[in-house]
Amino acid sequence: MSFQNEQKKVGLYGGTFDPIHTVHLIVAEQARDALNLDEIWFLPAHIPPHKRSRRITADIHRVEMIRLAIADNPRFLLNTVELERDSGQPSYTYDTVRLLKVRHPEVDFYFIIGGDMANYLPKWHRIDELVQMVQFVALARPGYTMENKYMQRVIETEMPQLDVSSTMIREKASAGRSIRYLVPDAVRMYIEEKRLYEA
Ligand SMILES: Nc1ncnc2c1ncn2[C@@H]1O[C@H](COP(=O)(O)OP(=O)(O)OP(=O)(O)O)[C@@H](O)[C@H]1O
Ligand SMILES: O=C(O)c1ccc[n+]([C@@H]2O[C@H](COP(=O)([O-])O)[C@@H](O)[C@H]2O)c1
Repeated sequence: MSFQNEQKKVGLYGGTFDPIHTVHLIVAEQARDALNLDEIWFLPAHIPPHKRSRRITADIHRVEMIRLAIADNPRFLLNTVELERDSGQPSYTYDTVRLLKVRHPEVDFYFIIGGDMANYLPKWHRIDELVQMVQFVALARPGYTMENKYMQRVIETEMPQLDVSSTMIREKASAGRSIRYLVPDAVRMYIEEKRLYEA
């Protein structure tokens, strides 16, 4: 908890969230707790920089699923800044962080990533500048080691490693298999109602 006159501490949690799943929520909460963050802002990517080869579910559905997933947690907020920026360019984190720092000078930002993304950091757009602008926080992910020259500037946080992914959920939903408990119940009902991942 921040005190008066102190900067607010906010964890930015960017992702494709297609769909948001239970481990996303666990990652966000573990990072919030470990770093004593005041809030987590979920940042759905409009055009995820490393996922341009596959079809992404429409923004409107991914946003609604985030809303449903975080509705019961006052410290979890949705931020749609990357959806407003429709230049046709990938949603680079450098651009997002730069904009948010201008809009919210009262906030100290942290950027939360899973271990797979930590591996990709050297390939991120303007990464040398980005690591000077924001504190990265990485949470281990099964099957990935976090080793690159940027890791010296990254806080590594422990959490139970849970091998759940949006890919797994899309595949299960498409095969008519159960996704109960892999996503919050309201998200499961939304996926079923809108038939989002049916084959
Ligand atoms: N099981 C997990 N453990 C730790 N971090 C995770 C896990 N799943 C996702 N993340 C992290 O959450 C962020 C957003 O991930 P994203 O929305 O791409 O989900 P995903 O499950 O990786 O999706 P997909 O399977 O479609 O690639 C990324 O930083 C990613 O590393
Ligand atoms: O800015 C980049 O070059 C960059 C490259 C890969 C991923 N990211 C961000 O990392 C977050 C997780 O990405 P993803 O593809 O796992 O959903 C999301 O906010 C992406 O915009 C950012």
